[in-house]
Amino acid sequence: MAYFPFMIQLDDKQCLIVGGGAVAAWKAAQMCEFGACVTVVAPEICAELLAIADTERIDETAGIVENIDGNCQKKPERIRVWKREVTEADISGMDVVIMATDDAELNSQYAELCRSKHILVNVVDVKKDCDFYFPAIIKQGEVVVSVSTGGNSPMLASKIKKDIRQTLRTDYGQIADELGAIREKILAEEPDERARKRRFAAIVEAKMQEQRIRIGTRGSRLAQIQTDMVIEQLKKHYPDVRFEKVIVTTKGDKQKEAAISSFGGKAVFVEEIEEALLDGTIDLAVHSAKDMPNPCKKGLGIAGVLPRACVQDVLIYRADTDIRSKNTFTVGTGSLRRRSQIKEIYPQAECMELRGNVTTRIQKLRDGLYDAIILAAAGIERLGIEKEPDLVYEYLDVDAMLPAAGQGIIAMEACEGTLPYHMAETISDAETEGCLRAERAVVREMEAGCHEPIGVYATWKDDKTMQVRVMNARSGKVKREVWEREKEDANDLE
Ligand SMILES: C[C@@]1(CC(=O)O)c2cc3[nH]c(cc4nc(cc5[nH]c(cc(n2)[C@H]1CCC(=O)O)[C@@](C)(CC(=O)O)[C@@H]5CCC(=O)O)C(CC(=O)O)=C4CCC(=O)O)c(CCC(=O)O)c3CC(=O)O
Ligand SMILES: NC(=O)C1=CN([C@@H]2O[C@H](COP(=O)(O)OP(=O)(O)OC[C@H]3O[C@@H](n4cnc5c(N)ncnc54)[C@H](O)[C@@H]3O)[C@@H](O)[C@H]2O)C=CC1
Repeated sequence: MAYFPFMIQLDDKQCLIVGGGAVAAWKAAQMCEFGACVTVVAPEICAELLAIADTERIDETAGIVENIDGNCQKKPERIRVWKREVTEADISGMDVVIMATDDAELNSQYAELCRSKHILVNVVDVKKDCDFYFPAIIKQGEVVVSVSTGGNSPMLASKIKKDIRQTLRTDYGQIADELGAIREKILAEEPDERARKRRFAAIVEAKMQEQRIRIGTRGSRLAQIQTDMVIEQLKKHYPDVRFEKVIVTTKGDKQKEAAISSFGGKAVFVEEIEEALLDGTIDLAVHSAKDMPNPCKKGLGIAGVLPRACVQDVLIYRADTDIRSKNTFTVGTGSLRRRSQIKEIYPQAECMELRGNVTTRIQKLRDGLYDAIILAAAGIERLGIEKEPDLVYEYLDVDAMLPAAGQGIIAMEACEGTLPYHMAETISDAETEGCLRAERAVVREMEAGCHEPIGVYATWKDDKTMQVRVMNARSGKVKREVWEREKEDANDLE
């Protein structure tokens, strides 16, 4: 018999997940997304689960971790991880239990116990012990599509979901929100049911016809904040247009551990987004300008930029480590540009590979994997983590630590000549655009690839001339120059 898809409110439910492997992590992520209060119990907690409870630290001695995750876009997600074996007491007070351990006997024993207490239970690897199955889900705000095959083929469920997603508009969540508010009004105003129905039909149709611009971005918190900044500016100029955020997962986001240079340079963060622009699944893309390939893919261009933020790099270390008293100290950074320059500022620095988004990097520093790390000031300031009390922030002088071309600049990319391109042009900051043009032109002239020890920083000397500082450490030695360029020299933003 097919399973009935009840849509259940989870955000007031207590959910226990027993097991800490990849399956548990996936189930936890799914339930957190729907606001559930999740408790995980397992002696071994895998990295994916730790990443979900991003801001959280395992306290080995007490065996308990609490996390109020501030890393969520809407409301705070709550997840609590207990690093130990499950006990029967854990299920008391639970509304839903998921058994995801590799111990079949334990799974079915707890399933039985839950059933005797009328707690809904799912055993991830025994269909007959499940009161409910997890469906494959597409979620857009409060619009949810779910697919089940009655447990016959989870992989088919996943495939059907992907097929549906391909043809689905991405703004139904937003439309539903807007219609929800209008519906309340009409229900209160219009006593006649048939008239109400007609009005609803007309409004749904009108909403579906409205102009919308889909803005593609990476899923990291910083990428989303930057996209929100762009949307805020666009809305000021185009109040009647609907701007939607579309998250694009890039190869760089998926391969979290390997050194960036080992799998294709920084283009890995942008490739899929550029493809989405070209195949029309998004209309505009928001990037950190310094991550962008130079030049852009054919047919695409940087249509505009937001005003530049702080361009400096920051050396960050724990307040309890006195890096200067050490003979050597380790610095986490993947960038050859930073490596060559920090060695000049601090000869005792020893650089080590460091990957991950900003929050992960800071966590690695706090966990003691490095004595210090280097991050861009613009990123930590946009995330609002530039004043953590347990950390010291040493802003490095730009002449000693020359930034990467485009550092501190948020760029909007689109297909040339399209409406979204012109919209981005309209809100672009001319001064910043001039700097980015000059910096990108210089990088092209130097024929610099994406993973090279090169820094480029342009400033306006007067309204015609630009001064471009260049740091080049290709030879193994840091060489610095200052170039002067006329504004007219600069090509269009490529
Ligand atoms: C019964 C159910 C119970 C439950 O977990 O609730 C269950 C059970 C099992 N899954 C197994 C394996 C796989 N599961 C997936 C993927 C998903 N599994 C999901 C749900 C469900 N899985 C429930 C039924 C759903 C339905 O009604 O069809 C999805 C839809 C939702 C989610 O997990 O959130 C999610 C897709 C999410 C998405 O894409 O969005 C893949 C594919 C992959 O990993 O790419 C594989 C490998 C390929 C394969 O086997 O098909 C095994 C064998 C384990 C082994 O071999 O040891 C069992 C145990 C058994 O069948 O007995
Ligand atoms: N439903 C689904 O979609 C799928 C289900 N599976 C099945 O799910 C099960 C779990 O898979 P993985 O996450 O890869 O498992 P895993 O083998 O990586 O992890 C098992 C986890 O169970 C924990 N555990 C063991 N004994 C425990 C106890 N007494 N109390 C609390 N926790 C305990 C371990 O600490 C570990 O975290 C496997 O049996 C697998 O066959 C596998 C693929 C998909």
